[in-house]
Amino acid sequence: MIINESLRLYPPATLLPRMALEDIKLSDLHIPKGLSIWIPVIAIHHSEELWGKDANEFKPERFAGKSFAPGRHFMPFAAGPRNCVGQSFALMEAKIILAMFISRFSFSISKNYRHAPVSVLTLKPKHGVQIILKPLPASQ
Ligand code: HEM
Repeated sequence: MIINESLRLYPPATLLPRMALEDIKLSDLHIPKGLSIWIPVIAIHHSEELWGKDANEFKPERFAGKSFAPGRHFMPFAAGPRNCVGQSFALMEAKIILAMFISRFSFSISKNYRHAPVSVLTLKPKHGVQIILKPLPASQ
């Protein structure tokens, strides 16, 4: 839930470029062949209409017991036939690293941290993320 919520608020791929290879009719919408389409992942992930008034808040519990099918309004790894082939690997890696950290350290954010996400090809913290790690008693 924590990883999903982090990927919702800060999707590394904020925009997904696509191109219509043929004329497409979506309800009343006509998409002509050759049209370049940019899927605004970060705007979809922050939409109050889709996520509620608290859309900009970090609330991992919003993923509890719900399945947000990829391709609907949660798409950090894109969706469809060209979605991320590394998705399972990336999620497994994040879970293992997080589990190793929380079993050995308590952590808090440094007072030097400045929240400044910036999109330079992918979304990243402009000034880094300064975290203070303290070993838990059992691991000293
Ligand atoms: C949190 C980590 C990751 C995120 C958020 C992510 C996100 C994405 C997204 C959004 C796409 C689709 C891009 C597009 O269609 O324009 C993509 C494609 C891809 N990703 Fe990832 N990715 C992650 C990690 C990884 C890892 C660890 C690997 C490899 C081990 C990987 C390999 C790929 C490949 C090969 C594609 C191209 C797939 C294709 O075009 O058919 N990704 N990724």
